[in-house]
Amino acid sequence: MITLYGFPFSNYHNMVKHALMVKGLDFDEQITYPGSPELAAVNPMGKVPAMKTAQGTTLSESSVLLEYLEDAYPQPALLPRNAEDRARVRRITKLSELYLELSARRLLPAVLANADIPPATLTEVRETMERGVNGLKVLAAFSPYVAGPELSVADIFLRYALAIPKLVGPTHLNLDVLAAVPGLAEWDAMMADTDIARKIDADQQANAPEFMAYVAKRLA
Ligand SMILES: N[C@@H](CCC(=O)N[C@@H](CS)C(=O)NCC(=O)O)C(=O)O
Repeated sequence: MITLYGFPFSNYHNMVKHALMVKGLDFDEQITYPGSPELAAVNPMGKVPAMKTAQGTTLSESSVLLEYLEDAYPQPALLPRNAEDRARVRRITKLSELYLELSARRLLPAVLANADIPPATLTEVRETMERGVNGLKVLAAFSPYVAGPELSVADIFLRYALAIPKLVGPTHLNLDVLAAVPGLAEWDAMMADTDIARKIDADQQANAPEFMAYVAKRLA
């Protein structure tokens, strides 16, 4: 059986968990936090998520895990069949990670610690996120899914990539990503309205106290 290592408050963990659930795969969710020996044993980078495949291979990096799941368990498909459409999906996935998730994430340590953020950092992060917003405005189809009529890995990735932009955008950057991209808020509500998303969101809420205690310990 596949083992997924991570914790349900993590947006990256949840991307992979969501794909596992869409594909109907049995998996063992091992709750592990960065800094633990259990995680270090399966991911030398010490980040979540990590995975041990049913064959015993250990893997890390969410995008790698998502690609692995598609390769190993192609049905139900989360990538289209032809190369052009697959590349369009991957382009939106990459945009979501580089311009929205990773840029907003730069603010997270200061936001969690309630610390001041240098104005130059805020400007840099906002400018990068604006590129992502502009990219989504052009590339997202929302018909009804982000890359077209079928649910794809781009939908799953974007749903969880938006977590930190939603958190820090309005409060620190005067940037409401959901409002800035026509159709994004409706797509986001549609994505939340599935049994899988509800289960993942419920697990995330249930994990919040333990995650906050972990953060408090790390900051102490
Ligand atoms: N590039 C990694 C990012 C994963 C990531 O940032 N995970 C966070 C939790 S959401 C983490 O483990 N942070 C701990 C750390 O940076 O030490 C991936 O795609 O899996």
